[in-house]
Amino acid sequence: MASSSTEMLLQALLWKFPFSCNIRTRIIPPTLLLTSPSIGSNQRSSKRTLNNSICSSIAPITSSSTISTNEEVGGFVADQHLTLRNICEGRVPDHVLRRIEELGFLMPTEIQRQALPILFSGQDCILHAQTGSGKTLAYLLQIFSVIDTQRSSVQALIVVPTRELGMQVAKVARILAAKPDQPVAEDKSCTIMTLLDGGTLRRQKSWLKAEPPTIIVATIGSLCQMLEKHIIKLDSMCVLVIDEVDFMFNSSQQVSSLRKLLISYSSINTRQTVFASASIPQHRRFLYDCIQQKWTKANVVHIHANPIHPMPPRLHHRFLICSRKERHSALLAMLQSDAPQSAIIFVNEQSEKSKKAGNDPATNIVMDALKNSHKGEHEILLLEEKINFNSRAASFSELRQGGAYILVATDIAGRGVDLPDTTHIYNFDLPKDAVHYLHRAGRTGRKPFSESKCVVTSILTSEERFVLQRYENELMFHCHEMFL
Ligand SMILES: Nc1ncnc2c1ncn2[C@@H]1O[C@H](COP(=O)(O)OP(=O)(O)OP(=O)(O)O)[C@@H](O)[C@H]1O
Repeated sequence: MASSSTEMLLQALLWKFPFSCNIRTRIIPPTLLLTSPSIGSNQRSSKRTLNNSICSSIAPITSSSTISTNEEVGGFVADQHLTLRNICEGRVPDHVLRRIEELGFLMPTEIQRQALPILFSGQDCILHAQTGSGKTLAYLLQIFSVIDTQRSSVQALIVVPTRELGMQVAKVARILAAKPDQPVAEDKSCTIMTLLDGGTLRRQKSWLKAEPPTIIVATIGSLCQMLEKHIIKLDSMCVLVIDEVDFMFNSSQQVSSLRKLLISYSSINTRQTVFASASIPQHRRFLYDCIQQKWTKANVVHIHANPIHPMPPRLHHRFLICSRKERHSALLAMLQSDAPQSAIIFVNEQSEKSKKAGNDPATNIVMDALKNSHKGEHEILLLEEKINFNSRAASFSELRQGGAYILVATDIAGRGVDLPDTTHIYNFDLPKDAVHYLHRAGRTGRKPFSESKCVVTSILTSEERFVLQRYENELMFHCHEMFL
């Protein structure tokens, strides 16, 4: 058992920290055994010690029921030494397991280790874990464990906030679904369709009418267009995933459609609902809402991996103080001395006031400065909301070609985008809150088992220092001052 003083210390930290303030959490044993439900339970409880993995569930009104992963769910629980194959065998088709092994994914990440047994049990889940911790693979493996490719119907739906994230998730799903050595006629393969904002959707309409895909990856706007016109039917949907769930609920444009999808277009009784994000502020409240609003079943499980480290610990955070006029030269000097493999420079969206004043957007100014004065070999690309979808897609696919890049981006690139070669993040403008800091910083450090250091640098004026300090307190990290 965890000593009560250690447990109290952890609870105190969790209480202080708004992203993980569930005081009804349970400590999970470091070693969970793969075993039948009837054996090993005493052994497990005797091994319960302090661990940074917390899983909680909340029941309506009383919040009295708590489930932790040491309780066997779906017939087994996961051991820390188990491979992904050990956890998934018999549930996920073998060709999918072979694909993940070919990609080099042998061991599960912490969230996968904790979540997969619960997902396989069919329970609704909230996957709450660090950026870059492999939440996508966790929910995709669950989808592959339940879909029946012989049936011609939409069986899984993944809703994402941006086109870029949708393209990325669909790409991973297609990689996993591919059956390279399978004769085409022998087995119907899994079909994956994207319904993303910015597409014409004409091609998808005819496809949907001819033969529904097995999995749809969609942004909520495009999806609802199809649902309202009755072009898609969700009667056979057995898994619904909402990725970046806090973002979706915070977006005034997306929230009402999202609520409709959760309540009117499908039912909690016929689907498994999975929410995912690295940030679920006030997650107790969110759990309560999930049950009260009937977005999930009452036994929804909140799986919170590494709650006391909301960001990957190998990120090195620093800040540079300079005047606003000096920011461009400071950025260029840093790029010169850091010589990043690849980098993302985050710039805030132009304010209405600045637009009215006729100023150039900061993204353009930074792009010009880089194009004129940066001496490295990097491809310099721009990703922001207001450029057209084709240019956005072009930037995004170029990033994935493999060469070194510097991406100048607004927060549109802050959510979910997975560019594992990014070694440096620069906040040219300070993010507007701690959640934005967390997601921007989380665009680096995305190789779960790598030890290499990644750097997040914020450029600020001396007056802004206290704002960054607030983020440090909220997210519990330390930022070092740097000098040029
Ligand atoms: N078991 C694994 N072993 C090694 N790498 C993995 C494993 N699972 C996932 N990855 C890789 O980790 C990276 C991050 O995964 P993913 O994009 O799912 O993170 P995430 O948790 O969704 O992050 P975010 O919260 O930022 O969206 C990806 O490049 C993915 O291929």
